[in-house]
Amino acid sequence: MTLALGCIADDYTGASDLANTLTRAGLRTVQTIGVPADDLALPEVDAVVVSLKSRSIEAGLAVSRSRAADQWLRGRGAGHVLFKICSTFDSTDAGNIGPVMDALRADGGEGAVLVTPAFPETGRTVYQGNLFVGAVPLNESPLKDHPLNPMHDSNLVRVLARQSRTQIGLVDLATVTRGADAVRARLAELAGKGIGAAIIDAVFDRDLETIGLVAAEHRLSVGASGIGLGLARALVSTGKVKSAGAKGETGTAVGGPAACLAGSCSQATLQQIANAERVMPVHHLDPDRIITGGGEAQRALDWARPRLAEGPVLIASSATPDQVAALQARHGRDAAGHAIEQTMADIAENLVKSGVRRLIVAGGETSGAVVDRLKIPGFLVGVEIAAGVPVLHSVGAQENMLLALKSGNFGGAEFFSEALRLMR
Ligand SMILES: Nc1ncnc2c1ncn2[C@@H]1O[C@H](COP(=O)(O)OP(=O)(O)OP(=O)(O)O)[C@@H](O)[C@H]1O
Ligand SMILES: O=C(O)[C@@H](O)C(=O)CO
Repeated sequence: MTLALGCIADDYTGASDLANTLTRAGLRTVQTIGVPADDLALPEVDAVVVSLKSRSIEAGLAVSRSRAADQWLRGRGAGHVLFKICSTFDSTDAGNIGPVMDALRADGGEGAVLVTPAFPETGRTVYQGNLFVGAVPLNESPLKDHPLNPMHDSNLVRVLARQSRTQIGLVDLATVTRGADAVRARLAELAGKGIGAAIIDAVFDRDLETIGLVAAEHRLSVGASGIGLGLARALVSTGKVKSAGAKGETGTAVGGPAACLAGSCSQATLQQIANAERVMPVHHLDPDRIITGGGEAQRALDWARPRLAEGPVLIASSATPDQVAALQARHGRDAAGHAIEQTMADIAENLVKSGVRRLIVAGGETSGAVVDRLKIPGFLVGVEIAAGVPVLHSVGAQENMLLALKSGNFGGAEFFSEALRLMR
């Protein structure tokens, strides 16, 4: 297998978002959980998305895991590697976007790296280096209240400069609009000045197509699904990949009980849970009892098991920004996040033991904890539930399962019902 494109994603929902985009753009794609073991039988594909859980861990660890993934991908022929980050640039001044980018850039001998989290289909656009989430700048969006990495600055040139050892430049929209040659010239100018990375503006998919053409000539890029779209279209339009059509995996029906787990506290997920209450039983975990060891997983399982035969259930830890802040003040941010993630993983593991084969998880960190616990080595992309959220078919796992890993902010108000309708 010689890969046309290698990808390293810093969380599992982001990886499935990217795998979905690449599949829809005609690339045969597999999502792996971590660097695949040598004995994992992978289908013949154009792109591999290696999913890491490296967004919110210590920067040194994120760097070493990303380098190992990069080496594996390059060893399978990937001339270009995309480091997939969140479309809302989730990170802190300690990292991990800057440190990982610096390390991969040094390993690959790249001049200036193109960086953009733009993903217009989901309302993420970048103008003059400022990230907009829908109609508002990042620092006015709900991301200002994110439980792990509140985003208080929408100027990504500044944000990335605080995390990176290199200087950060800007390729503005006027340049992108002039086309690929103008972008090439600007990038060469920045590299000539010793600037190692540039935020590049993008508002429409056509901007990402221009960016993809230039990025594909380099060894490394950094961004969200939008630049993935640009790269995939460039690989197809330049004949490097023969389009497989936009077909995903269809697979056979899995059936059996279904469950939803929500650990995301995003505004979108809170609304989706509120709407789900009208159509399925919902159990709200008590986060304080989780952290103080009050048997919350067992209580949730006792609640869920008798209901599973009648239809899907939803179990949520999600809370409003005020409640999250109060809990973190009592127990510490990392301790609270970790304890809740592990409780979600305990619940998922036991639900699967009780026969659940269709599982929807909301939240990137939450999905990481759940998928790790279930020891699923990889996924093929099925139908699209919402922008950035596909149905995933497990590969190489003991049990044939369908999952949907929903990024916190993605999906419409009826997301859980829509996902269940498509996961047969
Ligand atoms: N009630 C709560 N109070 C505090 N923290 C919580 C609560 N419920 C969940 N959490 C933690 O908040 C974090 C949510 O992160 P997660 O990545 O799962 O969701 P997200 O950030 O909305 O999704 P994404 O990364 O896909 O955008 C997790 O660490 C989770 O354990
Ligand atoms: O890019 C996004 O917004 C998502 O794929 C994601 O990474 C959220 O965790």
